[in-house]
Amino acid sequence: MFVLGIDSSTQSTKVLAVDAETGKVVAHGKAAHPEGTEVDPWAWWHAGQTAIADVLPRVPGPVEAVAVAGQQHGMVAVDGAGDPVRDALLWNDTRSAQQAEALTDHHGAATLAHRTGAVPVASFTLSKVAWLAENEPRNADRVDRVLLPHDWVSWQLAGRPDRAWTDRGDASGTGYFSPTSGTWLPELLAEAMGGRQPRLPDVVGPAETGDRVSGVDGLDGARIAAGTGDNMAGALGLGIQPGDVVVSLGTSGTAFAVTEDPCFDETGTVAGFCDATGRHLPLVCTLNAAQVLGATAHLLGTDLAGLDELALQAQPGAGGLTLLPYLEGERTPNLPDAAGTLFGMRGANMTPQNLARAAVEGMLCGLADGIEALRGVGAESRRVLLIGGAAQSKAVQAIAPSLLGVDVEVPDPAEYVALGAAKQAAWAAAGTATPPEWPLHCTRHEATHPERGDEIRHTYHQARHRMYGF
Ligand SMILES: Nc1ncnc2c1ncn2[C@@H]1O[C@H](COP(=O)(O)OP(=O)(O)O)[C@@H](O)[C@H]1O
Ligand SMILES: O=C(CO)[C@@H](O)[C@H](O)COP(=O)(O)O
Repeated sequence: MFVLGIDSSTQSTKVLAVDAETGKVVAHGKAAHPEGTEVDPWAWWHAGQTAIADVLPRVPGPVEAVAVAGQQHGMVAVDGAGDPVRDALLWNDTRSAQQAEALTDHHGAATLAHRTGAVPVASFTLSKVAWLAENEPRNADRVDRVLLPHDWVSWQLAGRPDRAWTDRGDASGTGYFSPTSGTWLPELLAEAMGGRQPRLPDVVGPAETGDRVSGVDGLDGARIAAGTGDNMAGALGLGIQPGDVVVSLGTSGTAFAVTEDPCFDETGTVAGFCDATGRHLPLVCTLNAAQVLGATAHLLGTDLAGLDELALQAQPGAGGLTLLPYLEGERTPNLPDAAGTLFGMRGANMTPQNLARAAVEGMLCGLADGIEALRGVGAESRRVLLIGGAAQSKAVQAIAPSLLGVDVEVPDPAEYVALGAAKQAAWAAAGTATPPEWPLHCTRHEATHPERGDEIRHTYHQARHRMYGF
């Protein structure tokens, strides 16, 4: 039996065709998304259609089921005819920072953390709908339903029936869902939207089928599973268990773990999301990960391999250069209007090698803080797994263990979010109590000098304190 896993992430759609018995990938395809933090949702559907059409002819048998994982939080507001009322605002669009702050002031951080699992920041759908109501009331009046990016793509696969659906993992990133009861909090959505009450998708269970594919050549009739957020799918693809922490370095940097019980962090550092198996997924997210490396390579007139080479020629600590890498503003710490800052420049240390290393170290410092915050809510890190595009960086693989202070496992290169979606599709088709178990092979990188990592993090914290006072 073959299944498709779709990852509709920030930069692209990736599609994997997988043998459901063995977990072996038999074909893969990819199509790019437009740049920017405001995107026409149709672009994701067109990228999905392109990647699916590319993959299907190479699948050696019929596809029984498909699932979509998507970038979390994005606001896809659609009208009664099923068309977006405006471009979607993505998770990394910071214009709704003021609305997030106002919602937190109004309800109280502790109340929201316990009610919704998280203290909202600009990324959350709740802040974005509040921005829409305040700034574009005519568009807000036209909203019939609010979907997330993965719900939107699943809904297109089904031919846009009256019923749309989502799962508790992605729903838990909206800011109007209770991770404890597993139900929507429509009153929070209505209040944020000035009394308007859009329809919400049904929340289907981890192994349930949302609908069947309709109107896609070669795929019609296949089951469409619940789908989920990309981080939840990454966790499922890797099959992580309590004690494992995943660090994902894509457009976002995330650190997350699975727990049996919900987590609440009144400081807002850790978001208490749900996972894709019926458990919970405390998560810390930064806005600045792989693209910090891309931007630094560009500045140095090299490519990503060249950046790796340079960074590995420098000593730990980058000769005293420290980068606060908040190039796109930042979410954790919550500094939506921040820019990047380079500290410690001296005539002697201003070398391409040190700058390259400072970029890698600065990016990883945010994730090291994330792992520590996860420990603070009870999610231990006995093993750290590194995934996402920038996990393939040789410099990241070499520097991460000591900087994070723990041995790091790098799974063999694969699209683990799309693989998690494929696993969810296989689970829905099999109807078993637990998801299928597929083999995972990792390479271990040891933390040889964790004390050097502590020093680098200390310098990073000092730089942040000088700049932002905390
Ligand atoms: N070897 C590498 N070193 C550093 N960055 C890389 C490498 N390979 C890919 N990337 C970066 O990874 C990012 C894509 O990662 P991905 O996890 O697919 O992102 P997303 O899921 O956010 O779309 C791109 O910014 C790309 O430049
Ligand atoms: O907002 C979050 C997590 O809360 C991000 O992790 C998005 O889910 C986007 O992920 P990538 O496209 O970077 O994988």
